[in-house]
Amino acid sequence: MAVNQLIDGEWVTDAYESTNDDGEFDRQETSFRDWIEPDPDAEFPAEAGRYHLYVSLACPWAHRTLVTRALRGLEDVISVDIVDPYRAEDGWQFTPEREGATPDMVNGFDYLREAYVAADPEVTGRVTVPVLWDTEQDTIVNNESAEIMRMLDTAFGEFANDATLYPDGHRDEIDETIDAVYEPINNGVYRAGFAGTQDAYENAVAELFDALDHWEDVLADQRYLCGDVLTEADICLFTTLIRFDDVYHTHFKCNVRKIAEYPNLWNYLKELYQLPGVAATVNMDHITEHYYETHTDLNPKRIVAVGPNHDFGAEHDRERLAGGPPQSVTARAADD
Ligand SMILES: N[C@@H](CCC(=O)N[C@@H](CS)C(=O)NCC(=O)O)C(=O)O
Repeated sequence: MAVNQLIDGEWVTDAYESTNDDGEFDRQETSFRDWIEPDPDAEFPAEAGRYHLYVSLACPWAHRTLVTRALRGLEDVISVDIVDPYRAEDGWQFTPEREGATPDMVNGFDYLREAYVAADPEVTGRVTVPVLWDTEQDTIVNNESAEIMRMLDTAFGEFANDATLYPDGHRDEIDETIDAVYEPINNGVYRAGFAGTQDAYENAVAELFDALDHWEDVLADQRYLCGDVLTEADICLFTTLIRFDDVYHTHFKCNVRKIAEYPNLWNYLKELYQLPGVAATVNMDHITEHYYETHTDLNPKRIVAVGPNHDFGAEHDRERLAGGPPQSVTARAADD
């Protein structure tokens, strides 16, 4: 599949092939990697009302940042704009007339790539979401979802609630789990979907379902991935699981099993979906339309699959296990 990207600040369609010579999907590194710090003298100090997220509601990586923002109660501290779920030849676009999408309220751009060029007129790389934008210095702080998630979770101390998702004493395990879930699951669905050969596809699918089987076992007697506390690792798994049966199972041919056929993963998914603030970050129309309509090489007629219409709000059984979400997350339920 040919990929569009910026080269030296110019938009180039058909910039390169997304698979290597063995037909394996190659994901490009992201280019902006600065950090917000809880220090007023830092280059990017944590402040309320200063930073802005550009996201797609379709994207599992961007979704990590929205869930973190919701669970840490940062909705009034960090603003968000939402691109059109359909990514055409010109890349992510702002089309406020589209339901669930917004204009670019910070810069008034029509295309997300304009933010990349504004941040670096010579930029080379893909124009991806999420983007964390600094309205003070008019630049991109970071466009790597795991790092944005970590910054929202750890740098905004006084502006956030106290529901830390990277608690002391669990940090190594959280980092290891995020890594363990990334290659076979978060990226694995893409490696299956975008594989250019039968072997590359089958290897990706085998690794994906081995990993899902593993976490299904872990979640049999443990409430979350890292024990009885909710962490960033759960957010990383959640945003792939919520898309799985509607999109990855069919569109990316990850069809050995559905998540709803794994009792523990399914109940875990429902619990996370039902945490206060999380359901509002899930837009299944944007998710399905994006994937089925944008990847025309996988789905040339762009027909959007309709099933399976899961009820993520249905009862779950996770309360049988020790632990639970942090109190400041559940406390919000009483307020809402
Ligand atoms: N490593 C990045 C990946 C982000 C990413 O690939 N986002 C996709 C949407 S799901 C995107 O914007 N793709 C546009 C493109 O590749 O042109 C992250 O985790 O933030």
